[in-house]
Amino acid sequence: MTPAAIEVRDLTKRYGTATVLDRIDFTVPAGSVTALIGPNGAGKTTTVQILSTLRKADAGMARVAGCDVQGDPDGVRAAIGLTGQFSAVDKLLTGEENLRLMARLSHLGRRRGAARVEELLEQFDLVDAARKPLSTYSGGMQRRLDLAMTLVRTPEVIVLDEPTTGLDPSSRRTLWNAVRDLVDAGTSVLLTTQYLDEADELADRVVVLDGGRVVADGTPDELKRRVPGGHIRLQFGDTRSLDAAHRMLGGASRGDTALALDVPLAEGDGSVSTLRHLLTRLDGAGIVVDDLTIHTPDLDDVFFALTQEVSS
Ligand SMILES: Nc1ncnc2c1ncn2[C@@H]1O[C@H](COP(=O)(O)OP(=O)(O)OP(=O)(O)O)[C@@H](O)[C@H]1O
Repeated sequence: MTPAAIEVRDLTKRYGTATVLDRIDFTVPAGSVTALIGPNGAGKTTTVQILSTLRKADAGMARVAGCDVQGDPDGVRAAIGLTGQFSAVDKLLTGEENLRLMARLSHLGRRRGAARVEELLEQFDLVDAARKPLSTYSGGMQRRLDLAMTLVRTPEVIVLDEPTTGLDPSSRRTLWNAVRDLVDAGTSVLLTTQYLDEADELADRVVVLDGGRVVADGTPDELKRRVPGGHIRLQFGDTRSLDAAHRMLGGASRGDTALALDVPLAEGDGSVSTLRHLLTRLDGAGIVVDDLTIHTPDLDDVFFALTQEVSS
């Protein structure tokens, strides 16, 4: 078995009397992307700070690339790439100069360094801006450069703390592709995000934190199967049809303005036979359905179900 990229066991952090991480456990398998999601104040940033040796835990254990964060912080720092830590890049230098500086600091050697800088400028869509000073970069360009700086030397494990917050859709895609390329090249990724579609898009595993506890951990599909929320939406042309269908299908919720009826699906049920049965019944009663869509639970449903369940 390949050793885990990140291993967290019983990790606990207190600020005064407040326990902000309460014996959390999770693993980032090598060569995979794990997303850490959770509402504001759940403890995501604290976890990332402990893993990157910027803060100390009060109890428990965390290992990054096999190195203990407490016992071997230098080993952790050598193995990890952390975005955000280069936000203090030199604003007077150009993007290219910043990258070259980083290549020199990483002892890449002149030729390899120059080639890597070219590659990164290309990959992060910064070729046109390469020779302009950073002070002229937009927020999205700075964030792309920030990630590029982290990748000058390919780290074994990379931790991305909300990498796409505030980015436009095209910059988000650029970053997502860069993350996929990284994983293909063998890097393991821990990603915190407030965008559930991002977790769904990128992550092999999702860990849901709430109030300092891990409330769920699994593949996106496993988590989606755990929550109700699937339904068939039937759309009607007039109120009469809507009324008739509503009478017939007890338990469905109606939207009068949208002339729509949501028929809940039993867990895991979105099968063709269920649909056929439903349409046959409506047809038999002479009720015309204008449109039909199937809604399967997404990570939003998971997030709300799990985090509200626990806090209520
Ligand atoms: N230095 C500190 N001193 C006291 N409390 C802190 C400190 N840093 C964080 N906290 C508290 O710890 C809890 C977890 O915060 P953390 O920033 O880790 O959450 P988060 O999940 O990253 O939230 P967000 O999505 O808002 O960034 C919060 O209740 C926060 O107020």
